[in-house]
Amino acid sequence: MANGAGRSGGADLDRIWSEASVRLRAEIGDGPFNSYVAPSAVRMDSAGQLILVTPTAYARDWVRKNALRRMNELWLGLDGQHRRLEVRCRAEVGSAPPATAVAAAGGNVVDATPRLAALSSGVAAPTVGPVADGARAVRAAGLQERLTFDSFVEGQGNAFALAIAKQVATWADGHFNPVFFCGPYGYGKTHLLNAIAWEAQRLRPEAKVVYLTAERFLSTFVKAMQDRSTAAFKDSLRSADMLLLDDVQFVGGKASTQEELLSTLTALIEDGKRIVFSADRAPMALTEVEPRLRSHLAAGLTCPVEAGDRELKIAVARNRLAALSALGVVKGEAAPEVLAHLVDRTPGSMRELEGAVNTLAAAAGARLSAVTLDEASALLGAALRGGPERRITVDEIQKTVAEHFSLKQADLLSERRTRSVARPRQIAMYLCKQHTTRSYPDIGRRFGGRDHTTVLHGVRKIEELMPKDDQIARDVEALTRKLRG
Ligand SMILES: Nc1ncnc2c1ncn2[C@@H]1O[C@H](COP(=O)(O)OP(=O)(O)OP(=O)(O)O)[C@@H](O)[C@H]1O
Repeated sequence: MANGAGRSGGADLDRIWSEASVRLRAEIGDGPFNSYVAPSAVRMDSAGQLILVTPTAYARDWVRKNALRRMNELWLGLDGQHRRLEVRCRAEVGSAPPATAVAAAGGNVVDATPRLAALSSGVAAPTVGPVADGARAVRAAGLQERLTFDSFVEGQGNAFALAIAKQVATWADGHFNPVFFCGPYGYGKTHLLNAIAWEAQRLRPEAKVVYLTAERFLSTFVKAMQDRSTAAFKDSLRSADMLLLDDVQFVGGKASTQEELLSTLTALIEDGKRIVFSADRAPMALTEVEPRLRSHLAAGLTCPVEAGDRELKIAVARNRLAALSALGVVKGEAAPEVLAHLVDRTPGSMRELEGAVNTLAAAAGARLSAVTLDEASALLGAALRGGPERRITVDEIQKTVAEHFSLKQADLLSERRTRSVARPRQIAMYLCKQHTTRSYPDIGRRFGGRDHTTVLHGVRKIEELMPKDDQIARDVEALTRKLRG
């Protein structure tokens, strides 16, 4: 199967390697062979030296320690020229894919054609079909086709993250590895990771781009341990040219998985491979994650994806409706006041906003441009609450907010001005404005007889802080969910 990079004697090398491989496989077993030897290739360098090129440094070390001596014995027995094999990893011999031939025993050729890989349930999928079957490969990867740079709307809070994501996707030589995107849930981290994977694969079709969620990483690793196939699992990750791991906070607390992730991370970094993470917090705030792993996660560039402001949300809603229009779900555009209302009635993340947009689209269909504000209001009021609009009271909001912040309802009505009380009070005022029809003076009266300007200030403060402060955005989202039941 192997040749000497097109030099004379290639057929001979093929024969020798083929025979040596069959024997080696029988001696070391299918698991280690498939993980470390099969994805490697034999090359001859310009000085005539034979080199076994492994995909990763980890595989190189494994081969050196466990198989090289035996490989050389087998090789010497088959090769009349008394040549010896050396082992190197791909990064050491240049970034080009190892020679034209890939080693495999028993005619089981490992495909070196372009692929977008992912871990399927059970054992990792080291290869997923040839180029012609790209669509299948893409689906197998768990990436969503619509999550690309084209469909990502740039705005305040995500411009930096978007610029970095685009840079990562070009495989540009940068100094930051890993790149870590963090921010509140539902504001585009998964979207950016998907977009990077698509673009990186488009630009380097021969590269192995692996995208998976931390949950998938965890479940696949656990299953691999049960099936005693951890070597294949490790190798399929360590042979990645780019690894994108989404929602890494989910590895928190699971010691063996964290250990595995740490060694994967260090092996890939050592090999100069690209790594991209996302999580709902910055690496150093992932307190459930083991400190050593945490500091590795933080070692590259941490890039916030902040909660979107109103303008960005309106642009995302408009964009989504345009996409639905292109699919024939709706006709025309929504009136600006309808879009603004949609956004104002959906204080959660972009995910909730997309739900509201879908509701509007499904109800309006071909009449989208004709939908009035009143109509949209009635429609969304019922849909967002799953039936006739449920009335949320000021009292209910105060109780829910107080409980969320471990305060007493009376604290919110009191004169206390310390931040730990004043901020929850402002959040409660903001929620009253969002979920009730009460006026500013009315809300003020219900908060211990405060002036309407105090309420106005409080509401504005929260509106201003939400896009900047992850914690506040999360609190408001959690409270909104609780209030809606
Ligand atoms: N700037 C944006 N432009 C277009 N769509 C966006 C943008 N931000 C978020 N979205 C959309 O909002 C939805 C939620 O975003 P996404 O799943 O990427 O959030 P997330 O930050 O990864 O959340 P989680 O932490 O829960 O995984 C997706 O459908 C995504 O396409």
